[in-house]
Amino acid sequence: MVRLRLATWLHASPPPTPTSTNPDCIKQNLKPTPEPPASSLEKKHRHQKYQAAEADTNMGRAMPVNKAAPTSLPGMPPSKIVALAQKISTETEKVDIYFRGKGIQTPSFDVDMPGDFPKMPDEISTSRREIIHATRELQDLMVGPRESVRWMAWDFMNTQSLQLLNHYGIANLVPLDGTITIEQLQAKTSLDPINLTRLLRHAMANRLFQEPKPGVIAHTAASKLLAVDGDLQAWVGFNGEEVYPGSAHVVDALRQHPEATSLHHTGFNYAFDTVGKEPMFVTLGKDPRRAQRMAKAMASLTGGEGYELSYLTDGGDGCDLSEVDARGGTLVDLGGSHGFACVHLARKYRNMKFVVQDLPATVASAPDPACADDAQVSQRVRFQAHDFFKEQVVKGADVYFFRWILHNYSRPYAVQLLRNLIPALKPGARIVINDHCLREPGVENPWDERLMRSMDLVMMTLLNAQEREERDFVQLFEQAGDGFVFKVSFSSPLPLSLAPYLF
Ligand SMILES: C[S@@+](CC[C@H](N)C(=O)[O-])C[C@H]1O[C@@H](n2cnc3c(N)ncnc32)[C@H](O)[C@@H]1O
Repeated sequence: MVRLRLATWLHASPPPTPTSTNPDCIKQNLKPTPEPPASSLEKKHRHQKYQAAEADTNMGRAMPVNKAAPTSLPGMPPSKIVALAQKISTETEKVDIYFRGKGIQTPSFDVDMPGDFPKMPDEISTSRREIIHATRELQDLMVGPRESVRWMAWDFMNTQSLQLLNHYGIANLVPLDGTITIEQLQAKTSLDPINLTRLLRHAMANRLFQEPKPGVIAHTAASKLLAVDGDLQAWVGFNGEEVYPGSAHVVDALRQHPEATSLHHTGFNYAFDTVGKEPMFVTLGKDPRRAQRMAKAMASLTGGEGYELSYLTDGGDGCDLSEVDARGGTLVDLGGSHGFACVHLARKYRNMKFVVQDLPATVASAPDPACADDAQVSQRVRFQAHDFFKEQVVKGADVYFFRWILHNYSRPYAVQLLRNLIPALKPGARIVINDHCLREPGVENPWDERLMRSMDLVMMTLLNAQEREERDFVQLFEQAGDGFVFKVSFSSPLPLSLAPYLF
């Protein structure tokens, strides 16, 4: 049997002591220094100390800082990596002081910790983001270019262990406030013990589940969420079982259809054998279990930070509908699902009327009344089955609203959606688009940038669709017809905001 050994500087075994015969030393071009003889007990102790320090970092506890260590050479500004480390330290202290002042527990993945950060004042949220960005950058710099690329190619393994554990419902089989042995756990699933163990141990590297004693499994705060949050389960299921297979087939789709505009020739179509037959929405719509999972996954996404409906009403002057409200005008929400956006708007605008249009099956399952706790709102929100690829049937409305719709379609389809409105438009009618809006590369903070660029690729995988920049939106309208006037675009000052566009 051959034992393979990975480069030790990337994982939690003791760092190599450079000696002239040590292969790690040769690989890393370290200058060998004579190694003092160490007893096996000393070596074991050194290893344990290293692991303890690693564990301290992992569990979010403070590690002792060597105060005496110089952070820059005299007369020279600190290097990039030291500047990042200093920023992390400064901003972390601000968050820590805030937490202590409020009596909030220091962040950790302990099973009893809440799944989300508490709502914090803007300046503390800013500190949190700074820490996230700086730690990521420092990590990247420390890992280095070659190793970054090497292991980026394995990112999908995180999806794999997550998807499989979620598929087999393992989180629900682990007690929420106790432990279970792997044998007991295995008896509850059809996974064999070896596969169950290797999946769990991979997931543990991502802080999902923990093994307090060998062979004994318990939850972390993250794995517990997979047991108690149905929408998060659906999010993992949808991404693991619909997007992930589709993603593996994008190369087939692009090789056969490099123009990448058709809803029937996507990675998803290749993965699920529906090439040239039907778009993803139709495939999922035929299977209530998959359709419901996608709906719940979307609820999980849009329930997250930055996607709050409040941005629609409190996000700036651009989406102020007071004037429409004053004359009791009408808003049509195309692809409005179960009407939650209209209900939110109707709570603020008490005179407007709302028409929520969607496919018949969605309309049939919409809540009735639309708003359980406000009859005045329910009276003004009505549902209507309407295919937005057909001519608009509500003529002369004041506002036509697309929320999370245009990004589902490549340019030919998106232009068609706008053209279908033209016969219904009265002078002065507004079209409001609420979608991601990509900015120039590097303008967005790194967290948002990665999310939005990933969302862009998800849209490509499933629907040959895309996220757009402001000029892309403008071009859609230019192609759809004359007479559209671009009025204003705005985004919320907070991250992850959706940017409504008003035409
Ligand atoms: C991504 S969801 C957006 C839902 C909602 N606007 C929101 O803000 O969450 C897309 C919606 O478009 C609907 N849809 C898909 N094809 C449609 C069509 N041809 N006509 C009308 N609605 C459609 C779907 O049923 C779904 O509710």
